[in-house]
Amino acid sequence: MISMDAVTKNFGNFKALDQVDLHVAKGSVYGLVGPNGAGKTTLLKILAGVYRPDGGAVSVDGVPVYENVDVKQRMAFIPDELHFLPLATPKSLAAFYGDIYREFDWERYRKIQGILELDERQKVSKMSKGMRKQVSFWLSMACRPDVLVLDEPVDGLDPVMRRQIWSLLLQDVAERQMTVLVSSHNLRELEDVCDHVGILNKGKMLLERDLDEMKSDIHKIQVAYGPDVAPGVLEEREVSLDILKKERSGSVSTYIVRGAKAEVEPVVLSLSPLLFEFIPLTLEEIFMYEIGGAGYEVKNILL
Ligand SMILES: Nc1ncnc2c1ncn2[C@@H]1O[C@H](COP(=O)(O)OP(=O)(O)OP(=O)(O)O)[C@@H](O)[C@H]1O
Repeated sequence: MISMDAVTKNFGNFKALDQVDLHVAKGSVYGLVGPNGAGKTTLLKILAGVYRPDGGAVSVDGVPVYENVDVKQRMAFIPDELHFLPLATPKSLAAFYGDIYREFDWERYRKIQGILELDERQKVSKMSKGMRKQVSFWLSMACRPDVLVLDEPVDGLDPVMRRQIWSLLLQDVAERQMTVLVSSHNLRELEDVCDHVGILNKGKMLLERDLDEMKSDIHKIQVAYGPDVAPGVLEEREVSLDILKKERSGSVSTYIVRGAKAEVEPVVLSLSPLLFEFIPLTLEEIFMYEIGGAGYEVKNILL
């Protein structure tokens, strides 16, 4: 559905994006994560057609995005920083979008109004940050886009509203296969809603994976061996494991290991541990490790 191939973007001599590939399947919720300055906003702005890439190809359903009105009819973009004209109200904006977007749905506009409880005649410039964010979701969802691009979407929303908004979005994903590309630092939240994740670091895509697959490839394990296991033997066996981090507290060792569960388990079990437990890793922990491996300074945050 969304395809970015070898996309490059320079700001003067600075390469903000360097040969980035990104692929999002129809009906998928794809989380784009990465440290500050990684290039996430730049990438989303290129997809939304705000920036023109210096190299590479960006398409939706095989059709190039840049300055293509037909493709943009099917897309909505909620940027990190929102800008509204001083006199704009939700109602005047809805009339504006209703003229531009062929699929604008007034019934949905009314329905979402009932959920958000905002006054459609109030000037958006006089609303709070969170209320302005709500307005942008309200209007975007009423446009019934096939592709929704979100940059830090729930920043400024209270916890109840976050749930409400995500539930509205996921309803559209389930019912009409809307595709969502979302950039966020809130990995806890992304973990609940995304099926795919891309990690961007210093303008390069570090990895793009199915979230479940990603989780099945890296594990945290806790192990304690009996006194009859000679330390030398243990070290020998550990060589066959791809251990990313090791920490010991008393007789219990905690390891972060890369590899499938079926590969890790027999190695550890062969030493008849007294304690052996797989502990699920969160997306946040995986992010720390993948980024850590790429040279980002992360010190002992994990264990
Ligand atoms: N208009 C611009 N002119 C010059 N440099 C820019 C411009 N926009 C972004 N950059 C630079 O490109 C890099 C990537 O910025 P970008 O905003 O895409 O990062 P980001 O991943 O969204 O970061 P954050 O998580 O902090 O929002 C940064 O080094 C930034 O300074």
